Amino acid sequence: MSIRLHEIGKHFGRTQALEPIDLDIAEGELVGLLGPSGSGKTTLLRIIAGLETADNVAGARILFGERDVTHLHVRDRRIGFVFQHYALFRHMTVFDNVAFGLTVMPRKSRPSSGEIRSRVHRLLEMVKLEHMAHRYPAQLSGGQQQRGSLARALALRPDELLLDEPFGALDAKVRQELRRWLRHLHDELNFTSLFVTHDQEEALELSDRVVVMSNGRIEQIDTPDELYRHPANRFVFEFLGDVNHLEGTVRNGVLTCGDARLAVDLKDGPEELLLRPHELELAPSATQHAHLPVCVTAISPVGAEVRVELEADWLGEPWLATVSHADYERLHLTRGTRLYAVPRRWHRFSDEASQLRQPTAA
Ligand SMILES: Nc1ncnc2c1ncn2[C@@H]1O[C@H](COP(=O)(O)OP(=O)(O)OP(=O)(O)O)[C@@H](O)[C@H]1O
Repeated sequence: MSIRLHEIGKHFGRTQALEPIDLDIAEGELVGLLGPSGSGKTTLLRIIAGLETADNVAGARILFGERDVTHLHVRDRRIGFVFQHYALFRHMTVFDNVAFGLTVMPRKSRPSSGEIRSRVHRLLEMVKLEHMAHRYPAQLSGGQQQRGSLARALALRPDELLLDEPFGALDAKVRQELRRWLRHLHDELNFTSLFVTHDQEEALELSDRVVVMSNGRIEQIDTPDELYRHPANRFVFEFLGDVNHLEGTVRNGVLTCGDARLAVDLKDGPEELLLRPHELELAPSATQHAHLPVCVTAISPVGAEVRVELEADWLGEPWLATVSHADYERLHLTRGTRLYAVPRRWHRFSDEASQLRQPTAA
């Protein structure tokens, strides 16, 4: 079922938590709500769930498919949700937790106890907890508890699944596993899912589309690829990954900052350029267009790439470069190595318009 929001806003007293927003989520889509703390993600999710009411303005509408649910109680919206505050009931076994929603259904729509049992077993199989059906939540790991919460949410066969920081409290490796598992489950069962996260990597890896929010506003809605390649503004660019800043003054096509120089095809005046860590090369000497002397202050060789922290007198904050293991060895990088940063490209945001530039020769 699709989810459509029209003019949904929210005030808490005088605080505007959400500016009126429109949002269309297609049937079967997996959409991530991404933004810093306080940007309004949870408020939006709670309004869709029916746990919070939107500002009562004439045009405010929430539609699930063709069904107008704007004024429906949470119970009647028929959605599944996994919220941190709705963890598994501690005094019930995993089986009873998953069965709970079915056992409290009104008698005329409630499945028979045999049907409930087989449905719960199927769900537990799906979330790989079939051998733990008789355990209590306290006897499960955090990841197993989250899978149990998901099974409970899915028991009522919702068309929409809402998840608020579903993997928030788990360690990095378990998060990774659960992410992949949720993606597969979503594709297999084909419900429409909306999840809240403040973790960029999680949003980009898991979502068909990501809604980037800040200050109660939607900054951009796009596929992960489009967001990364074509950020709508500086906020989105900075929020989606590590960024190095180069501030200086341009004169005659050269940006100068202390003893650093970079050839740029920009007008004279003050400028700030933004550079991603993987867009920086490290070289033993300066080039014709870039003279950016730096000193290595920290190295982290864990993972597919080597993260190198760089400092210089002309830098207000350290830079981060990511280089291949081959380059790391070729350049004999250690703390204290002095060398040059050579940007492959840089970005610049002016008048809220996105610009991507390749460096120019001087
Ligand atoms: N019940 C409430 N009463 C008053 N203000 C609230 C209430 N709930 C949220 N807010 C405010 O609304 C704004 C948005 O909060 P919300 O919880 O939606 O943000 P969030 O993006 O989910 O943040 P986080 O990632 O920290 O959970 C914040 O400024 C918050 O302080």
